Amino acid sequence: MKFAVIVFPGSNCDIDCYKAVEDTIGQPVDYVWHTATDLSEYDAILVPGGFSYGDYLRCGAIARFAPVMNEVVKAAEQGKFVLGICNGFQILTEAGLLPGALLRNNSMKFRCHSALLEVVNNNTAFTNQYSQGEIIDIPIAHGEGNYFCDDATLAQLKANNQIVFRYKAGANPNGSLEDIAGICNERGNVVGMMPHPERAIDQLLGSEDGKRMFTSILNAWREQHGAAVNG
Ligand SMILES: NC(=O)CC[C@H](N)C(=O)O
Repeated sequence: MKFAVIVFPGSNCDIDCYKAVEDTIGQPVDYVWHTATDLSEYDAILVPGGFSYGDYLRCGAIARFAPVMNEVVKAAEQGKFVLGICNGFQILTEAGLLPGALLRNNSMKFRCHSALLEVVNNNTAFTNQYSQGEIIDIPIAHGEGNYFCDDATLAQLKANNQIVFRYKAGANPNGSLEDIAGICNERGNVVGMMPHPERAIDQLLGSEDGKRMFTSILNAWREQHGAAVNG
């Protein structure tokens, strides 16, 4: 299974994503520059965190127009796995691959600390190695993580089981609607989340709860391709 880590000017979690793929599942992975126009060789696309284009205008608002984003949209349409983390989540909402928007944190401050999340939907390609309702420890680091959508969109998210992660009740760090920390598209092959699983793959980092996101992706891909599942 082959992974692409997209790199924009200002990305700063690309190396962590690359290393996370190498260290957790040992699959081939490439950095792919934002000007790329062909992602056909990749099975999964990681859109990493950072400050693409300096967060000018609005986080993700400029990156969304990078040439590679046409290919990311194409990959999503083909059913490939697309994971946007933090700035990556913001870019995927700006690109229309995920509904809603990420507003400034209600504190108006950049928040950088560990966060407890509830796995709301473990029936996705990204979360199949977690238990439903499991509480996991994954760090956050953002200034615009306050998820918002209108009532009709929220009703749709709930009806289709598209809320993947919530901040643990009482521990919402940014004011996001209904404690939403991560969502998926209707088809379930695109996930966006503000917390950083790639920063939680070893106890040395404070938590290894992020590791199972990567093993989940490989597991889902192997199931799709009929190969033996051995993590
Ligand atoms: N770590 C990140 O990806 C940060 C995303 C974005 N720059 C923000 O502050 O919200």
